[in-house]
Amino acid sequence: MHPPGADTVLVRHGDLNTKSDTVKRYMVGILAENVEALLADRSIPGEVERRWNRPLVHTTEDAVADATDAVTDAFGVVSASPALTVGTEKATIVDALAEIARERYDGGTFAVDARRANKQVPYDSEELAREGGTAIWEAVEDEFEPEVDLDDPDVTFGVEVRDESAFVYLEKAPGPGGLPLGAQEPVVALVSGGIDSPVAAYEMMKRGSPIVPAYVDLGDYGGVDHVARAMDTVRTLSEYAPNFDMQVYEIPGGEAVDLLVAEMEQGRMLSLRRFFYRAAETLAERVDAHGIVTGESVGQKSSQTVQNLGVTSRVTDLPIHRPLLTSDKQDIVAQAREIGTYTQSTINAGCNRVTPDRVETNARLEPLLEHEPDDLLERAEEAARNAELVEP
Ligand SMILES: Nc1ncnc2c1ncn2[C@@H]1O[C@H](COP(=O)(O)OP(=O)(O)OP(=O)(O)O)[C@@H](O)[C@H]1O
Repeated sequence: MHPPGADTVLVRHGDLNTKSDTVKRYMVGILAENVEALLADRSIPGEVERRWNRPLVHTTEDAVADATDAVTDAFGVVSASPALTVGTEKATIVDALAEIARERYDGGTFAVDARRANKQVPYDSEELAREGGTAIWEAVEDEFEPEVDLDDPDVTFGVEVRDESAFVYLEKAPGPGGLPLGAQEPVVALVSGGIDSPVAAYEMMKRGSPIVPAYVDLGDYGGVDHVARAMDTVRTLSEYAPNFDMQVYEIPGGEAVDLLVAEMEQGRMLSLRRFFYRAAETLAERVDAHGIVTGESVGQKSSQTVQNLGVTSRVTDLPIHRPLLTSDKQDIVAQAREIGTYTQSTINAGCNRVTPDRVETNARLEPLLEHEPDDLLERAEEAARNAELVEP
């Protein structure tokens, strides 16, 4: 809900406040660019003003709700508020609060949350909140009995007084938090057609790392549905990052999978993971990325026991980031739904079909290497060199 006449979006960031002024200015610049790109991609009118340490979006009242949604999709944003802009005089702000109350407050409890970024004004936050609260009360008391609740109000009237203007708002829409995308170097994201890997990729994006998506084509064991699901999820992720290239590297892995199925029983799934990681490392060198991200989580599958993760991870020198390492499946599913990458489909494709009858849960490296095809890793490197870019 926004105040009548609201044509500005306040953008709040969190982790940037822990940075030095120089780093903060740089990162706020990236944040502003990303917000501009999100607005443009969704054809929402809006200009980003970077003058303050926290950016503002100037838009129209008709577009202010969509602009707020776009802002809260930007990584690094903690919350955003569609706000009415008024002068910084106390009487002006108090009048605005009364007017907004008449239009938007129709029952329940309320509170005023007033803050001053500009300490030069001749009143303090408490005084403003108190006088604003009285004005709100008087504005509605003929209609219903208002009630103040400072701890858990139904309606919060927010006021932020800055240098030249004050902003009045009724809503703090939550954003993802984290850091602006591009504040970190890129990583290769291994995305399968599953639920977990897109969520893991999103988590890295949330900490500022652009992703280079990579999908390993499993040949007959993958199938069109599997590829389509992976591409769909990358397309969804790219909507959070319209100013970043999110084409997918499709790594040909069909022959390697056939070989593993023909030659290996015990440890087959682990060697397949080693193939993935080595291919991802080679691709990372090719595209100048600095890590690998996967959707693995401890104990979720037999290949994801701590022993097996320990053994398979040793195939690369690059770090393998696993943001979901300690997450429960139901939380991952909930997050996938929230970010829009959840897929209802439970088709039996991909790694599930490569799984042998007896799975290894307690692997050791030496016996695994004895059984693994000698040229598996060379095949992985070659496959990554031959990977082609496809539009998701
Ligand atoms: N075909 C593939 N292409 C690229 N990466 C893959 C592929 N299959 C699996 N991965 C990567 O390896 C990780 C572990 O794979 P695993 O088979 O255990 O998971 P999954 O159920 O297929 O997929 P997800 O983890 O996304 O639900 C995945 O999280 C993903 O990062």
